[in-house]
Amino acid sequence: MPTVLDSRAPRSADPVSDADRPLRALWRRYTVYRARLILAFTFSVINKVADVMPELLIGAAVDVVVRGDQSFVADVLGVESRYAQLGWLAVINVVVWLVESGSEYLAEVLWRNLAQGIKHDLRMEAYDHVQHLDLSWHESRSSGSTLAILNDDVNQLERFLDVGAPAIIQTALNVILVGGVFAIASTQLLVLAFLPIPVIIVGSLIFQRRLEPLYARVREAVADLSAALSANLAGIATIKAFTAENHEYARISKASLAYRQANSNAIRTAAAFVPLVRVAILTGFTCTLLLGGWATLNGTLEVGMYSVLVFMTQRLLWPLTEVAEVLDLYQRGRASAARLLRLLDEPVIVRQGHASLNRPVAGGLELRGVRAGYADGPDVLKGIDMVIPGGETHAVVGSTGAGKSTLLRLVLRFSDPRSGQVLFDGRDVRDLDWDSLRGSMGYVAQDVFMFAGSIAENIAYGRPTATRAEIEHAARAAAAWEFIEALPDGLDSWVGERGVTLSGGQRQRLALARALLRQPAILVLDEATSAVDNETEAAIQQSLRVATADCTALVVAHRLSTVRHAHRIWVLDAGQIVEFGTHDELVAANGAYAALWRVQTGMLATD
Ligand SMILES: Nc1ncnc2c1ncn2[C@@H]1O[C@H](COP(=O)(O)OP(=O)(O)OP(=O)(O)O)[C@@H](O)[C@H]1O
Repeated sequence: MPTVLDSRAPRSADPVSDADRPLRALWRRYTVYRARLILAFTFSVINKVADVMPELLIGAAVDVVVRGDQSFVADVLGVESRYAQLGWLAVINVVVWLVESGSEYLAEVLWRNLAQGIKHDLRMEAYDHVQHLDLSWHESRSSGSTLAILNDDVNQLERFLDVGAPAIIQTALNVILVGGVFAIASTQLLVLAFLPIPVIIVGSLIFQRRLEPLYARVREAVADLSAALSANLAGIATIKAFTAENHEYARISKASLAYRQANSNAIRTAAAFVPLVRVAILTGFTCTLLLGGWATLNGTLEVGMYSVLVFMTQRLLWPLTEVAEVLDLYQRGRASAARLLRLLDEPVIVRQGHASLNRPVAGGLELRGVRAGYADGPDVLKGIDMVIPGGETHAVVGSTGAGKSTLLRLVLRFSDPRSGQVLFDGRDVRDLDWDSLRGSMGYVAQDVFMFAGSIAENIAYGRPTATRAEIEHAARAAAAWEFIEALPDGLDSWVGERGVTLSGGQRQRLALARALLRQPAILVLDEATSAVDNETEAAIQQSLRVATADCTALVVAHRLSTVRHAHRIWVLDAGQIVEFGTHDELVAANGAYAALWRVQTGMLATD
């Protein structure tokens, strides 16, 4: 169930520090996973302890063979026979093996499920937030860059949790456990074997600092590439029509090369780390081999312990070669988490109110002194006053760019006015909850969008519980039934991606049916019939008059014949109402509308 984010308090009191310490912020955010995280950590610890045991057992076995009844095993178990001691070691070995295998399995399952769980939750939380963000937010950025966060960044974070986090824990435990064994054996060897570690850690920190901006650049580059790709796929028809394939190929190639370059910069730095670690390991291993050997020959170190230490140095230092890879994952995971958190911290500006409308909704609309615009731009609407009584059909006409769609956006509350008020049944729309406001409206946008699904599902999108009869009724009212019936699968024909191809006019009629099926109190039509022919338009008008008999309709149309029968027509020019009245009144007034009407009827006459 999606959460109603827009009724929540802002998500982060301190977004900057969240993005600065993204992994810590995730720990604070996902408290439900803490217990599982601790459990996974515990099994990783058990696994690591069991993992270093074989080296100790080898040492103990060598000790048994060399020292017989004086061995460490004889001391602890009180068994004198070498055969019996080795037998005990074999039993312990099997138990250790079982513990190691079991804990490895459990740790792996827990870490992986944790990664999958957090990935799912984070993606859904981010998606839920994105779909509540204002329309203007969506319009101001490419869908490709948002997609890159919802897909790539979430996957990157999963990889870090899946592989990186357990590896960090294992490496840290290695150092602690092996350090413990060395500390018991010989302080001198402990110092020598651990000498390379500070070098490796300091080196890692330097590399980390260098890698951070490089990975940030990689993320930016992949977002740019993804944005360019999705924009091009959406605009493929235009690319073809303008034979811009080569130009676009070059553009995508440039973005792809920038991504490749950013990656190879990061790889070059990350790869230089391993040779550095190797030199450090060589030093530590050589010291233990040589000095430990001399100590054994001098009799200050037992043979068994010597063999333990030689194996242990390997175990201690070699996994550190993976530090670079783990850091790599850590850096990428961190950059991704920061981007996700930044997205989650994007504020929802247009939040729903808390008031509900009294039912039945009368459908009255009023705009009082409304000024509105986009971002920092000038006012697009410059003081609009309109009254639309419930049940009436009103039209807004005017030249292109006059502000008609902007006015509809305010009614649907896709954005809020800079000043003035939009009232719905006497209530400021800012006070109403979405259910009262948008739930009472049926909207057909200029660009009709069809979801992948059947025609029936698309019509019933706003009322999924509608019966087939109701869907058919709405389709008839939108003059869509005839073409639906002619399709091989009728209402069950598939539309959207890889579905039947519908003409612009057919899509508009389906969108109209979708809006009518909601039985809205207010029907908002933005050029809803611009793509149909005159005959279909007339049929739609006929049906609409019946369908909207009980509801308010607010219609934007360029073709004036569409709105001829409206109770009132508002003429908008450069963001201001310059005339209003019925069709006949406006024609008689011989103003802007009459001029427009003459042009259009003249054009029609010459058709
Ligand atoms: N998302 C947006 N961001 C910034 N400016 C916008 C945005 N949408 C519209 N505008 C600007 O607002 C003005 C009014 O646009 P609007 O779409 O409301 O006009 P319209 O009357 O509906 O035009 P048309 O008849 O062509 O659909 C135009 O100058 C347009 O450039």
